[in-house]
Amino acid sequence: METQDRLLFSKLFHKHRQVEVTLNRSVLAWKETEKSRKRNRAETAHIHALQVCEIVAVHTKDDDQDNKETRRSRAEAKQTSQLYPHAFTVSYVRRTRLHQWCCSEVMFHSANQALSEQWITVINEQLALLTHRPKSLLVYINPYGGKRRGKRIYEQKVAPLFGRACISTDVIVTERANHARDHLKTEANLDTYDGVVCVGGDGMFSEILHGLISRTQTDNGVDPNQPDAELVPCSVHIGIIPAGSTDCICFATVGTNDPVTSALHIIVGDSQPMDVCSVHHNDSFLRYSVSLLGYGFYGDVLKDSERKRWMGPARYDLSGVKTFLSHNYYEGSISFLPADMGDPRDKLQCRSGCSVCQHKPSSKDTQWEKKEKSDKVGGWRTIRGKFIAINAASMSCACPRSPKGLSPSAHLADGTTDLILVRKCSRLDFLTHLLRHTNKEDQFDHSFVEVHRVRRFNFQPQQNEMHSLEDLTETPKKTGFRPICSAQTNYNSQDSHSSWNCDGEILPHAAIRVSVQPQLIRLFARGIEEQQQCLLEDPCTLWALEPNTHYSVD
Ligand SMILES: CCCCCCCCCCCCC/C=C/[C@@H](O)[C@H](COP(=O)(O)O)NC(=O)CCCCCCCCCCCCCCC
Ligand SMILES: Nc1ncnc2c1ncn2[C@@H]1O[C@H](COP(=O)(O)OP(=O)(O)O)[C@@H](O)[C@H]1O
Ligand SMILES: [Ca+2]
Repeated sequence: METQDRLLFSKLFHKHRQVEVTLNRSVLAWKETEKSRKRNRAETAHIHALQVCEIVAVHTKDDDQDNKETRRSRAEAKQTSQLYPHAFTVSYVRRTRLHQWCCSEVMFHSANQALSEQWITVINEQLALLTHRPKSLLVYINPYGGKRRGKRIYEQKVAPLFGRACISTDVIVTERANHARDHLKTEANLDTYDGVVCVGGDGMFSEILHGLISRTQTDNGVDPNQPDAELVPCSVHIGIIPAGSTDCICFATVGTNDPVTSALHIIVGDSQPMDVCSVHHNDSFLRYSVSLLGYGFYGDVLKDSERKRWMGPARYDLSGVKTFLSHNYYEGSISFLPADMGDPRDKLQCRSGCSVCQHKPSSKDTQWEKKEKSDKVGGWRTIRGKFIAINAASMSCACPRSPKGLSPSAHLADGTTDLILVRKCSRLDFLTHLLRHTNKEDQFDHSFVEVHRVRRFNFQPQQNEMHSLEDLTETPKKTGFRPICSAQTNYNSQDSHSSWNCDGEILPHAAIRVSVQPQLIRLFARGIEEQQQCLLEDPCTLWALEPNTHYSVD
């Protein structure tokens, strides 16, 4: 980048020091002037730079900012304000902890009002070129999700940021379950919004997902009951402000579950395509899933936890321990169509700009579809057995409980889901497997676990079977756990199967057909960033740097 690409270059004041400030189409940068450096006896000029695409807004001076400073610098601030009374503030994204963003501000002073206004105008012109940024959002808040803090989180942490970024919002605080889904399905005027924001957990996200997908299919005349129907992708982006119990969809697409970080990803208009599984029972549509479809262990945990909703997020730990102690397994048959690419154990994690997810397979041109047509059964495999858990992870399912997730190498938008089969094994073996979700060891490296990357699968439960593992051992062991769980393990005939946990909702049928719909939705997210993102260009090139001068860059 040559200096002639500059849009603006001025000497302004920042923190009572004279700085050279420069702006081109992608970077805003500033450094102390020679004069100011000599006065401060600074050896090295430090260049600060931020990307234009990560500027939240620019405003005329924010008076509050001066008040935060110390007494000594308050005097200096007063002097600067008097000498250089015209100021503007740039709010921008700053990376704090790993994957966590905050909104920072930098203020520049000038003696010249026209110059200060010119800076505001030119920065605003550059921001207006970022047309993918949302201007209008429809926000749904679940006031009862997680620790019931959704409303407060939105009002205190998110709304002020949307306000600063001049995003207009219509906010609906839900009054009942499925309020948001039904509103999206039939009432919402989606043409007036650039995105829908969900304040809540994975269950609330699921409502938004169902509302948007079914609205899109209705508008395009697609019948979602046809298991082979090619669904039409949703044009409206979804933003997630985490305020739930697991927040796995937010965590796995952003890298953290922090409301401010998510609000900033919405403001800068990030876009992350995502696969959606459609789930059918025979020829009737049941639900969509983007994270976990879990039968056996995670289905039982969820079913038990629903009765403990009053406990908040801790319900999953209690139900998790209880389900673990029950140690049930389920018999069934699972058939699946393996994907022709990637492997759940290849350790290639899906990260921001993931090359695996770049290519969107369409049902017309994919190898697997051709293969399936030329050889009807060719690609399909069937496995029968006794399973403690059958999990389909369409994304890593990373969450605070398991920061690497159920399938650490699953991809967000590759058109596949990772099918994890945990066969009947001892309690100790299963505990070791579970524990490996929380440490660096490979949770698939067990003889009783197998994992396949698939595009479709069907599950058929064995009729009448549900056992506690001890029931079938040759010499039944009495463990201290049995009495604790006996009340809950006394299943009636209806409970001889487990249930499917579909993104935190219980499915009404155990026999299901699942098909991955590639990149059906888009989130305001960018995937997990590999490391502190570097500037696209070296800000030193913004100045014609003199020889024998030392510079350091942010
Ligand atoms: C021994 C410690 C083992 C920790 C293993 C943790 C694995 C966690 C993987 C979680 C995957 C989550 C996938 C997402 C599911 C959500 O869609 C869904 C809905 O979320 P929402 O309430 O926010 O709407 N959430 C869930 O279904 C919750 C699943 C949580 C499972 C927690 C399981 C804890 C197991 C503890 C076993 C302890 C054994 C101790 C023996 C002494
Ligand atoms: N106003 C409401 N009253 C009761 N339930 C609601 C309301 N709004 C949404 N829900 C439902 O609450 C459930 C849990 O929501 P969620 O935000 O995912 O919280 P959590 O992560 O704690 O489960 C979802 O199934 C959703 O449909
Ligand atoms: Ca996937």
